[in-house]
Amino acid sequence: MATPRVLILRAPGTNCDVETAHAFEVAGAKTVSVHVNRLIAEPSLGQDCQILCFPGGFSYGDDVAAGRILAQRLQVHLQDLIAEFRDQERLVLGICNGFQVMMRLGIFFPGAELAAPATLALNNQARFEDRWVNLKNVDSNSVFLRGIDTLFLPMAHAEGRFVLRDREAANRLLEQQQLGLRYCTADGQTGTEPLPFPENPNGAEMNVAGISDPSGRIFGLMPHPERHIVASHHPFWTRRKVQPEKGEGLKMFENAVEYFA
Ligand SMILES: NC(=O)CC[C@H](N)C(=O)O
Repeated sequence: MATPRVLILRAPGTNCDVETAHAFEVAGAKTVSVHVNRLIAEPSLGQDCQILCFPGGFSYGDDVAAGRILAQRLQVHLQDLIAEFRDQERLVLGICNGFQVMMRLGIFFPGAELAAPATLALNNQARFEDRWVNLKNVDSNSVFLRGIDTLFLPMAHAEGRFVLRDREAANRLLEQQQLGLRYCTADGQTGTEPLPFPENPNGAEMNVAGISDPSGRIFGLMPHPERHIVASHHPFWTRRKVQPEKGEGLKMFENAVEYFA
């Protein structure tokens, strides 16, 4: 099996890069963690990587809007490298702040950069929310969600409310299976109407927690799969009679590695 190399892109304020690299390594990938300034000076550092990952955190202090400044820097200085990952058979993953960066980049909606069909806004309750959530795969085209039905992961963000431009945008994204990861109840129920808090922790439209591009190779989500890699990451692990072999988030990273098998 070919071992993929993952480029973990750091910026000032990133704080989930080490855990995310660890998750990829446990799944069998090789990782290289690079600061955005270094990548701008030497874009070729990304060329022998098959996976690009934007980890979570508070890049540039969430100034202007979460993810905005890093996305702007990437747009100005690293457009060609991003396009290589987007257009070739490579994978891109964004977690939380990384998802926000990708959303600002417009990478999920090719051809619609000037009128994005969706965005991420301030949580309904207008504050940072930190809790475990249930998630359901609803017809997703995402490579990262292959074989996954439900997930139990922590979320921790202030700007994660998924908002759609209009009904037409929603229909198009649904048709292309781009709105695949949804907040759900503990027994796996979800739907198009937002679930009440705390099942839907931020008021996201259609309960959307993660989306992909039309190809399914590019995926971003607000919850943190890298924080549930081993069974003892589960908040109730001491009370469970049988310990599962792995944490629920690991499968997403394993899927990425298997894609290159
Ligand atoms: N955990 C994170 O990546 C946080 C994302 C971002 N800083 C927010 O609060 O919305």
